[in-house]
Amino acid sequence: MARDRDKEERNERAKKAIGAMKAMGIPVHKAKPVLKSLLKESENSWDFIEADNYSVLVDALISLPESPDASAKTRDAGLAEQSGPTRKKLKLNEEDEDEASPSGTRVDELRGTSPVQQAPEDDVSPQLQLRRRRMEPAGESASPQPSFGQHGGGTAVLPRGNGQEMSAPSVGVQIGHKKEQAPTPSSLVTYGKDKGLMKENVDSPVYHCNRKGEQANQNPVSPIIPKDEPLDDYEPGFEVPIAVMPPDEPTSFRNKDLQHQNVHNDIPVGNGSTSQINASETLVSQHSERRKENGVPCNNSSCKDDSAQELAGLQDASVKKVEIASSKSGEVKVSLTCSSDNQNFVMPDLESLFKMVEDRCLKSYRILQPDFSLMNVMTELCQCVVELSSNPTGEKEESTINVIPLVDSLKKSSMSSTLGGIPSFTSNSSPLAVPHCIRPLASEDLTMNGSGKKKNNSGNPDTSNVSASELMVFKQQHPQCVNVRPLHDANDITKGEERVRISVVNEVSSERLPPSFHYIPQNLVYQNGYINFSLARIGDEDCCADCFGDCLAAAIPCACARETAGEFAYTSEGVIKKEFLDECISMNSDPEKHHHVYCKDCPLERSKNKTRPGPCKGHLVRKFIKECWSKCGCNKQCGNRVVQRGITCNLQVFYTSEGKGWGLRTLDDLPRGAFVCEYVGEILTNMELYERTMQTTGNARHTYPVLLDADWGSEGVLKDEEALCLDATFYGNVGRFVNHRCFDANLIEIPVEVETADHHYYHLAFFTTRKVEALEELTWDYGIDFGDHKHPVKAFQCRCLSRFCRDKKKPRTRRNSLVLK
Ligand SMILES: C[S@@+](CC[C@H](N)C(=O)[O-])C[C@H]1O[C@@H](n2cnc3c(N)ncnc32)[C@H](O)[C@@H]1O
Repeated sequence: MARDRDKEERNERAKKAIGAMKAMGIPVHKAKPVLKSLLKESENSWDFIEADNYSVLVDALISLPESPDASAKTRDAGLAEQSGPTRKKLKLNEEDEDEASPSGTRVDELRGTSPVQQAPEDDVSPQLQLRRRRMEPAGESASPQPSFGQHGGGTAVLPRGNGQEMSAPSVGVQIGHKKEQAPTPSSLVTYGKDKGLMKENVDSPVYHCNRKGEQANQNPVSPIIPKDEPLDDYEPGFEVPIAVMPPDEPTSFRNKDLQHQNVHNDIPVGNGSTSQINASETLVSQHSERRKENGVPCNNSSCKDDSAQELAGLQDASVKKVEIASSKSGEVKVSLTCSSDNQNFVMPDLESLFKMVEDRCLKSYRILQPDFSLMNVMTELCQCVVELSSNPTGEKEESTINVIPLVDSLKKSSMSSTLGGIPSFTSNSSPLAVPHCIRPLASEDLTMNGSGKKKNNSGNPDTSNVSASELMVFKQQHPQCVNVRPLHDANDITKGEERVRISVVNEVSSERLPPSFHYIPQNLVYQNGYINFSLARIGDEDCCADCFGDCLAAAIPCACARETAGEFAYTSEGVIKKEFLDECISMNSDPEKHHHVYCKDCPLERSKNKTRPGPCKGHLVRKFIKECWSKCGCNKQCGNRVVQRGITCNLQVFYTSEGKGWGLRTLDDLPRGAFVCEYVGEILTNMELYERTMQTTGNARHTYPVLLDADWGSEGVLKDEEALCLDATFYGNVGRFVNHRCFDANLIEIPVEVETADHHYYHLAFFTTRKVEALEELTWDYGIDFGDHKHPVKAFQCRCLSRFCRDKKKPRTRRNSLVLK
């Protein structure tokens, strides 16, 4: 009897376990053998298997090798036809497409051939997804560009209607593309996630540990960020699969509202195509998850307390529907329907909206593309739509894509002439090569073409007529800024990253803020640069473990003064000693008189010509300052720790009146030898710099990469990953605003060793060469030889106004420490 009861209980538990797996989309035939073997291994420990919602079983299942027939099924579902990154994502859900899915409808839903099904409340798919992603090797899903294609795809396939009524208007973004294309029939794709479950998963130790572990591996001072590291697969904000429309999709699934819109939009029902995504995922869950990612503890109450402003918008808002509709002529309309409980809903202006979304994305997701913007995401979306819809076989075709903000009301308003930026690129071009500057479209840019349709100056049809939709479009407060990406805070361009605020002013022109870049207070490795800050590499000779307090006050200089010939470079007043500074200045103004080294195999020449590198032109042997650091016994206020304490003087970014663009000035009087700021940027290998430069077109770049070549000659052959430089174009600090002045610049750059004695990497710190008065512009001699007309990169026309300006006279010097674009 007892044995029968045991058996019954075992069967019951097995049924439950298999049922739970089924609910996650794992078929019985897969779950059963794994469960069996787990039972065997655990000696029938059901508690072990059932713990944490069958986490052991789930883990065992997801680590199973992928079966070939699963991919065949995916292909059947038409998913394999998608391009690379999207396809990779969809791979995550191959098992979900199995016939044993509880509803048996997931594949159908992706195909758009099945009506939406209500998934069981205890569905654990998000957890499964997180676990799967956790198992995915970093490189596998990697793609350098953040994109809908990349983030979208198959991460969310469980249908869930939330039954919420839409109470807020929609935001429309209209997309047009040049190429006339055959209409694809409409389809309906629905996805959703259980918000409760998302929260649960967010708080799950598995997820949290993973994030922590990742962070622990990164260097706290200068995290190494590979460019093609996957952009956090589990970021819910981007888990919006692009609609995949099989050609035989009947129009009956099209959303009723949209049909209505289509009629009004001249997008014919039946000829155009529509894709729709319903999402019941709440942003509260996403918010919690993002905060977790940022290392901010986020239990519900702390999240609530945190930013009332942020949460006010988040608590009730959810994405109700995403629709992509196309007309016969190929215009594509994307519409996002938000639902909110807020009765007093007022449509925000697009500028603020885009900024807020971008800020959140940048804060919360590990977006590495420096030029990330919502507009670029939209462009990416257009590109995918065009690629998928016009060419389902995946073959790339030339087609021009425009992203035009939908602000119909402006057509009627006097403000229309300033609206509408049109970044234009072909679907074959890499998003990296997309010109990111989106200029306002002036009224004179619009001309009538033969058909009476307005065309913009790039020859693309003006699709604004098509967009005159039922979607409520609200008058924008700052239409001219719709496409501008105002990343900067004029009150503090550092966004709190420095100890001092650094304001931005322009008393000269109407340009309110400098072009966008990410403010970073410390250098960051872009991708391949090799930097090793390990404590193990700091030998006794490179630190002063026995010191205490202020090393400068000690009777005998400690080991950290070794680099500067046994004498500290700093005075007790915190400025550079006269002799040391004089020598550094002399090196810059008269480099010929100073020692140069010549590499056997110069990385600079190697990057220019790999097979037949030219001879090394020589590198100046620079004087280094070495600061005390973490292995030292002294305190943070030690006089031999100046640069590492960061900016302390009051600075301001201002618009210069001499035509040099933005510049940096001091608001304080500064003594000679005072530390001002570092030149901070991305750490690139010389090869990466070269590749970047090759990709660069037009005026996209506005800062100078600076070689860290102070010690290049000390070794016979420097490896590519050790030949480093700094590029502050996309990531940088205020140092990127320091303009050039020939010879008598008031700043000088000095190499400073802080975390590592390895001179391949060091900090480049600016010190004053003389007393500088408040409001004086801070300048630096870039070392440009303006007379070198053979240089591959044309130098700017110098407006330094120095009486020693080399741009007017014969060049006296040439320094190699700078690479011109
Ligand atoms: C490192 S950035 C300095 C900040 C820059 N002015 C800006 O607006 O972002 C270097 C660029 O500034 C401009 N610049 C710097 N010094 C200059 C000078 N003496 N004369 C003319 N342009 C200068 C050049 O366009 C140069 O490419």
